[in-house]
Amino acid sequence: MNERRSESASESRTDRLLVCNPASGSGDHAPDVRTRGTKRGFEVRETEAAGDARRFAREAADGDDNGNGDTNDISLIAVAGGDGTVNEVIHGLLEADALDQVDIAVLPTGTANVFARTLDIPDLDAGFEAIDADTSRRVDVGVAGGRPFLNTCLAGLSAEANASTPDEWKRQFGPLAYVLTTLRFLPEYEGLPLEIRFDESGLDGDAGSVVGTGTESVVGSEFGSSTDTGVDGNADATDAEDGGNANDVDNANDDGTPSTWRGNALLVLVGNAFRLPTVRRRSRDPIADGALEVVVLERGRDGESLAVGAEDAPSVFDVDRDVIPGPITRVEASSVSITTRADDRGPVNFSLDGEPLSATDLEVSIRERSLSVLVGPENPVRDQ
Ligand SMILES: Nc1ncnc2c1ncn2[C@@H]1O[C@H](COP(=O)(O)OP(=O)(O)OP(=O)(O)O)[C@@H](O)[C@H]1O
Repeated sequence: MNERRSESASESRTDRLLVCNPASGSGDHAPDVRTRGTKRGFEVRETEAAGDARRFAREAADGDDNGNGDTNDISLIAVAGGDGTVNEVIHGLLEADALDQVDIAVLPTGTANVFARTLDIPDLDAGFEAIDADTSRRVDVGVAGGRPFLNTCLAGLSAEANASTPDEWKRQFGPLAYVLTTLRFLPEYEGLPLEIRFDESGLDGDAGSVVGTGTESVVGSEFGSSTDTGVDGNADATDAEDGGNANDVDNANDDGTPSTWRGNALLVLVGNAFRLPTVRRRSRDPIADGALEVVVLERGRDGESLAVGAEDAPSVFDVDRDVIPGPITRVEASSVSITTRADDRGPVNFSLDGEPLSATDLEVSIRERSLSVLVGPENPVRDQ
């Protein structure tokens, strides 16, 4: 155990801050978090509204009590909250240009707690155990429009659903609340006319492979064919001008991977630490591989284009044909540009780890292994 971090509670500590969102998750954790945090020498600050966690982290990282901008005052920030609160804290650190100067500990008291699970920290006890064990590792930070994300940058159905999931539902149903909202939105969701450009440079050899186009299609095989995805290396942008009911993927790279996708997206998921499971390939270490995984789920097409290969397909989603998700495009990239193709150029709603962001053009990149986080022990107590 790190001696510096096992000092007694009675000692005054200025290098440990615990940011607690008392409203996250079930909303009943704050007293317990405060007691256990104080015992470990943390200064505990509770948020009162959105934006507070970001400000607390920025102020702590600025550490400017002595007026010289020195960021060494704080060495550890623990975050008691869900993915949104963790995101805010990272945002504050990014603003203070102190991403690589502070360790982050996650105390999962939110609803989904996706990032905590990725770190093998399933609950509050495990979070405090990780603090006591003091084992850290470096992870990638995604940056979208100058803002950070650890799990995902989403656009489309899930972004809309995330923003609209009532707190009451989160308290009542937990992570299922997001699924319920998504299902509620699905029937009337019309999709987003987008152009998405991928840059695969800088990735190692087996990255950048594509699933969901041509013969490699996952969903296409379920639907019998994916030959209508427009992947022919000569894709014509005008195909997608018909109301967004067709997509194109331009093959611009030597290895045949697309550099541009155009179409009407049901969902765009840019995954950093979070990756969809795959049967073909598993990322080396998604949390620190310097890569983003982009998954584009095309909105089901109506009329003749959906009919291609779909007639005999099993009804896996058991919903109206008009909203059956179409083919999936799946690419690993080092950076991504997402641009609206809507006539009015109105901004697109994105969701960064559940936090909303509106943008017409969004540049997404990754800062490899730029953040140090405390991780769960190899043999968590909960398993014994
Ligand atoms: N005191 C507060 N009262 C109400 N809302 C708050 C408060 N402090 C922070 N918030 C906001 O609460 C929102 C939700 O927080 P958070 O994402 O951490 O929890 P969650 O939604 O329950 O969990 P998850 O994102 O893991 O599903 C954030 O957008 C945050 O800005």
